[in-house]
Amino acid sequence: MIAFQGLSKSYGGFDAVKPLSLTVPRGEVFGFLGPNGAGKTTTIRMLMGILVPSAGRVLVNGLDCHADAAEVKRHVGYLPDTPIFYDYLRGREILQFVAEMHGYSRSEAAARAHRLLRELALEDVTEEFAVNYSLGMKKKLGLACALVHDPKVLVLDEPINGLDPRAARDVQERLTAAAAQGTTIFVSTHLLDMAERMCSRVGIIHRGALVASGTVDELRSAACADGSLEEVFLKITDEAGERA
Ligand SMILES: Nc1ncnc2c1ncn2[C@@H]1O[C@H](COP(=O)(O)OP(=O)(O)OP(=O)(O)O)[C@@H](O)[C@H]1O
Repeated sequence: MIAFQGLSKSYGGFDAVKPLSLTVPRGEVFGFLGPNGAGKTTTIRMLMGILVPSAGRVLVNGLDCHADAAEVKRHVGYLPDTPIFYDYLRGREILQFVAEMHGYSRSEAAARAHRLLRELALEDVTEEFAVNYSLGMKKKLGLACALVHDPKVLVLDEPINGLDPRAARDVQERLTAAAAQGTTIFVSTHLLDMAERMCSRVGIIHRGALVASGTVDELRSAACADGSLEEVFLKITDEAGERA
């Protein structure tokens, strides 16, 4: 479970994330949507213990993401927007290294790496250096790194950006299967059709403030919009912009 409790971040006088309170229960896929610069990555970085909150806190399974950052990493798999790897390691070596860092024996780490590389259709490039990977391959390798320790919580920043349609579908199916087994998923995305397909609930952040949250149907009714999540999103963010 993820619990945001009045979490905020300011830079000087600028509120990048205004006090955010939100609970994402176990097994839920929560879509975090918002225009460019809305505060999604800042929120995720606080969730991952990379940024220190200005106020409030965020808990993962009861652990404080800032105070207990190391322990939180045992529970969480994180895919950054732009995954960065040791370029001169091969895909297989990177994944194996991450698995060993999580405490698995060399043989167990190798088995996990092998299984995930196959599942994510990277088996043909396991022995290539990550520096030569395409953006989509890097994203999939990053996702494999996030999944390698079977985390109870996944935090994903734009997981299918840069993936071709087949890869995007494979990744969505992999994530839906993880959620069905009880994994909690917090996913930031611009891809509203993906959010509509995958997420049990979504939240819309605009200029640092959570301006709406609920199921897509609930947001549709609240926004008095009949159409797609895209229309709901545009209506809610337009209205929030007019109020600001
Ligand atoms: N270190 C910083 N100092 C000052 N302002 C910052 C800093 N980091 C982020 N911001 C500002 O905070 C706001 C939120 O940025 P953030 O990267 O969280 O947005 P985002 O929703 O992830 O956007 P995008 O969808 O474009 O990636 C932006 O206005 C950004 O310019």
